[in-house]
Amino acid sequence: MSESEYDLQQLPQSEPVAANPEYRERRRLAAALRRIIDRLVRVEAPQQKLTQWADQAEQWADDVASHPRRQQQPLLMRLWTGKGSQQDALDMGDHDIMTGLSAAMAPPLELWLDGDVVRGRATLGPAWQGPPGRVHGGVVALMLDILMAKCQDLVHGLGMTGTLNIRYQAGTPLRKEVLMEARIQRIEGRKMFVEGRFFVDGEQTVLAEGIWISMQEPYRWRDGHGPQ
Ligand SMILES: CCCCCCCC/C=C\CCCCCCCC(=O)SCCNC(=O)CCNC(=O)[C@H](O)C(C)(C)COP(=O)(O)OP(=O)(O)OC[C@H]1O[C@@H](n2cnc3c(N)ncnc32)[C@H](O)[C@@H]1OP(=O)(O)O
Repeated sequence: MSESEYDLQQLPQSEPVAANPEYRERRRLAAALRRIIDRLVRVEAPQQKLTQWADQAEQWADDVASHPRRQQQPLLMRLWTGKGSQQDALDMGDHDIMTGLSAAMAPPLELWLDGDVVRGRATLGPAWQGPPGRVHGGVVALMLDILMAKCQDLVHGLGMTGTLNIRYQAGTPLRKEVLMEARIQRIEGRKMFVEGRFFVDGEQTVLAEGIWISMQEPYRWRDGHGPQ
């Protein structure tokens, strides 16, 4: 892929694009905010300190809000037609809710391809809590959705989640590394059937099955992937 032409359908899903100088600063900013979000949960600090932080945060929020937001539609069109720039790819991918390095609320979740398997890892802090000490079930669903959608890197065709069934087999603990994997079970026309699993300390905590529906073309394995 050339420096100036990024194509949404060729870009690895939910994997960071090399940062330009602007995005190096955005990532630094997001990393600092991530620490704040994590540490604020039940932080023990004098009320005076909380007042000071709140005043600073309000001022800062007003300052940020005084700047316009880049429009998404034009950059999405450029990426969709294979004419995106590195800046476009960063503007789109770096704010992903779970994997975006410039998204302050992203854990971040790290995803990569290993042959025909999508693998992932993440460690979540107390801001993501559901049952005490455990990751919220809705957050587990969100992580699964992004993990399993990445199976689309193995095929031609791109679409949205149609169905996601989850069996929560054990609590997924906070502050521990969660390892994830997803595989394509089969393809039927515009439907891709995917399985996803989470593991913590070698124990499986989650089993999921989902169906993705391609927007246009039927799904088909890319060269070098799938049953040979
Ligand atoms: C200006 C241009 C810019 C373009 C930019 C493109 C951007 C990139 C796009 C994409 C990338 C990924 C984006 C990230 C997303 C992140 C993850 C999410 O949060 S996804 C959000 C949650 N999911 C939804 O909101 C889906 C809501 N549902 C729908 O929109 C429709 O129901 C849809 C598209 C899923 C299917 O509608 P139909 O009209 O296209 O398909 P029909 O003809 O009804 O069905 C086709 C086959 O699929 C089955 N099917 C349909 N819906 C199903 C479902 N929900 N579950 C299982 N199977 C389903 C049917 O039974 C049929 O199967 P048979 O051919 O008969 O065997």
